[in-house]
Amino acid sequence: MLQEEEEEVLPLSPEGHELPAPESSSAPADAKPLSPSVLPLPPTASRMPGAAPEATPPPRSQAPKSLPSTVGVQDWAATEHAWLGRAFILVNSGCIDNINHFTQHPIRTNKICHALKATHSELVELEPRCYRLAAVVSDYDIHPEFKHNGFRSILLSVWKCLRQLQEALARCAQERSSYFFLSFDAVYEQIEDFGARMLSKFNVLLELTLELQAILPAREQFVTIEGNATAEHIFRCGQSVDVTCFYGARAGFHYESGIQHLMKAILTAMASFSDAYHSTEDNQFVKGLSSAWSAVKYALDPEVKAQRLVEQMRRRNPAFVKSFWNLTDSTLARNMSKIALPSIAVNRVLFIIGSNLVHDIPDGRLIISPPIVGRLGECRHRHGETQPISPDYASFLRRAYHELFAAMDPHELHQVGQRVRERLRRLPISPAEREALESTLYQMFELAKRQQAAATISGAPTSAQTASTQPAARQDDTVGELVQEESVLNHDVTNELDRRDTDAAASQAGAASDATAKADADDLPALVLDSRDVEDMPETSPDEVGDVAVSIFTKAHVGSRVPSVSFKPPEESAFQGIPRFGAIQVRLLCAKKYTGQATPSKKGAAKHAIPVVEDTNIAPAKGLLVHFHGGGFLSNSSKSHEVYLRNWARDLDVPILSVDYSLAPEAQFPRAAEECFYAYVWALEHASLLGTTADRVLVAGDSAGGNLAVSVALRCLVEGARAPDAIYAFYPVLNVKLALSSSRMLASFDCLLSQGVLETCLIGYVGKQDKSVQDNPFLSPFRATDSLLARIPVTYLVGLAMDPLLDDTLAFASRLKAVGARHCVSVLGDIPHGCLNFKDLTRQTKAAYQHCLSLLREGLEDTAPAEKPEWRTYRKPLPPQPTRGRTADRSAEPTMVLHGGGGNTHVGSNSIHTVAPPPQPSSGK
Ligand SMILES: CCCCCCCC/C=C\CCCCCCCC(=O)O[C@H]1CC[C@@]2(C)C(=CC[C@H]3[C@@H]4CC[C@H]([C@H](C)CCCC(C)C)[C@@]4(C)CC[C@@H]32)C1
Repeated sequence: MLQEEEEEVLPLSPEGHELPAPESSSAPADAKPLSPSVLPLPPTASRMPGAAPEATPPPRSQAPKSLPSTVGVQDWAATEHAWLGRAFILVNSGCIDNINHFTQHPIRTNKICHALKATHSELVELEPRCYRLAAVVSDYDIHPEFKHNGFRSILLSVWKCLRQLQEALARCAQERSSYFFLSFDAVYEQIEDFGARMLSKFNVLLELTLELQAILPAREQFVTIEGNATAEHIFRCGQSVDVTCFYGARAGFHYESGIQHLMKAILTAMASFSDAYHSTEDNQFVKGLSSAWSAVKYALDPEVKAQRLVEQMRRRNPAFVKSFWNLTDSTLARNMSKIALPSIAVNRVLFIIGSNLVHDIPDGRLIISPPIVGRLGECRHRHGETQPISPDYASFLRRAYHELFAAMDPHELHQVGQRVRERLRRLPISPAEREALESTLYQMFELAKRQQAAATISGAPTSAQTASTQPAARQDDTVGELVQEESVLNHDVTNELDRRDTDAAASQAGAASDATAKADADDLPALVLDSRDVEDMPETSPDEVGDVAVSIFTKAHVGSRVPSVSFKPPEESAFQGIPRFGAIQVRLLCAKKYTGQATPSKKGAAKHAIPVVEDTNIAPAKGLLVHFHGGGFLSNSSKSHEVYLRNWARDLDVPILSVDYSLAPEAQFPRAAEECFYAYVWALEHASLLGTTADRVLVAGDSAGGNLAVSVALRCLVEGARAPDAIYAFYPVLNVKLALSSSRMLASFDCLLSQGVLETCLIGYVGKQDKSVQDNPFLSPFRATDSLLARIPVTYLVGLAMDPLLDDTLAFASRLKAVGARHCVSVLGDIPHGCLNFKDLTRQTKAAYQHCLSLLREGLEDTAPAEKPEWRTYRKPLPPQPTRGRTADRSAEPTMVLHGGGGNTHVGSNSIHTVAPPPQPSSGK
């Protein structure tokens, strides 16, 4: 039984280790592999031509000394990659066969012959390079039975290219003798693209990859670029290689066919968006029209599109990347998603107003302060000058905040206000800081007052009142306030909170608080410096920086601001305001209305009134899922990720709280990480408002969100907060550093995460911060210390074989293994980064969704395998699919899941065993 299953667990090798029959029904009957011995050599093709195919930056090294200039089938047979060797033989013979034919039967144009010869010379160069790599790939597996690493993925990509080349060669062989060689142009283009052009780039990339392999110690994934001459060289070459051939008609060649169309569509959209973005046209309508026209133009001419894209990616412009990716948040996309996505009972944006959280832990209480908005150390005054912020500033602000919100009643608030003001007078700070603080305090004071008044009316306890029932917490207990927000599309949420403040004050505080308010305002004249209404304040306009800086309770989520497809470049970012506290935007998604959940106020109440707690018949859920969306830290939102969140809410039947953390580059690290942590603790403390008992709490995120999920868990360990019961990181980035890895080499032809885009995200999120920040475990969990990682809760990692970030997953899994932390890592094939966002589009992405879902279930129900030590490998069955008479595409089949054991046991390779997958409750599989 074990043996049988072991056989099932194949590494990510392509279909049957052979090039499959060409997909086209016109496949030649004689497209059988030819034996190398019967291959005639073309007259022009030497086995090792010296000429480089194109002027590309990296110098081509000589053939490896240890290798013969040709690689025979028997050489390949000794490696695990015999299938790649066979592909080379097949393509090589197809190439030679066609060359021979066209040499003997010249046709009116010899361009196809040129293409074939060029292809052949690329092939003979590429084969030994691949062979060299194939001989060492297994050194980089994180486990002998878990055959995944970036080097393997590169070889697989070569194979995918060869497969499509072979298809063209076979078609050519079949049709070349026909009088009407109708598909001549198509065949020629296919040979030219996959052969002459792509193989030549693969030659360059393989050469760079081999250089990388030479400096990468076995079993390691990363090499830091800085300070390593070879790595720097590889990196620079990677930047300058002309990769246009990967972004044109053949974009996404390494994915399954359904995904290829999608990638091409996204790239067309990106190219035309780029045109519109950089156009000087003012009229939005004309801009829209010209963009639609360029989309048509690019769809018809993929070559021009590719050039445009490569040029755009090289610019490394975070604002552009952000604007384009944020199209998913556009009104159009939102409306479309509203129609297409399943409906759920609760889908609501909430704001958590930052205040000190009191978090009960077994050893006592923990006070978690809200993240500070804006960068410490720098203050841009509204009159323009920039000056440093004194360290006293933040501590004063925190303390004042804490005191004001702990006040029990208007009288006490009044007294606290005076005390704070007195302290401020004595504080040795600059006039600009003083001015900002005074204004900030004024707003805090106003808010605290409204909170008290609103609580008096609604009967809900204020933070201070809550505290009064718990004397021990009296000092610090201020409950983060929850503000319900609209569900109206295209509602600008930026000023939601401010409006809510005004509305709530007007409608709820009413006359009862008016007198107090007046008295307080009179008593605190020094705090009233800038009481201008903040409602219509643009968030990132440079001119308004001063104003933005002093408005403490505007929404913290400053990133995603492209409410409609306006094609307008965002204003230059100027979010360098004076540190302040900000409200954190979150979205609550539930399939049901659980009892005790905070729901919108009753009909007729002010729109932004404080939500009420409702009784329904549905008992609170036991679990809670706190989610962080991806988007390269620059873009996207909980809304754009509803594509799968709504399904999760239904399929998992737990409330999901998705955090709309602040986005880069306006808010750089550590803002997002801090906000996520704060929102997580807030959710624990207010679980009942979310409709859950929070018996089991999971954190999950995809991509950049996966990074934040792990970061939150690590911060829990460091701060002593209750750690989540399980962590889920789907294709995460875990080493946010300018570092090379084998899978990052895939960025050269990745449609979504090209090298330029990865660098852009890095620049956007980390910016010019001190280098030491790169080793911060909250930024790069991969860099956390052993002792910290050893305490991490069970971690589920899902990587993608063709993803440039695959090594982030593998390297982290390998560290978890080394410290004996329980984890589960799986690698899915053939689908692009961000696959959860494309979950309904293809069979493979659906399967990926199902796989992630089953892992989440395992965590929620606590059915993770308990045996220790255990490395569990099994393959998840894919859902049945119709093959429509064609060879089933099995290339994505090998999905392996590896579970790592817990405790301090070091897991050795001899403890490997295979077991059947655990029974999955109604997962639909
Ligand atoms: C040799 C290379 C060396 C490189 C060294 C650099 C190393 C740098 C290391 C770390 C830096 C940080 C890396 C950050 C990683 C980011 C991970 C990360 O978060 O990735 C996400 C990025 C956004 C995105 C791609 C995604 C998922 C879904 C995608 C969206 C689906 C549809 C969306 C279209 C725009 C819709 C168009 C609709 C319109 C109406 C036509 C689309 C494509 C937007 C983008 C997202 C995954």
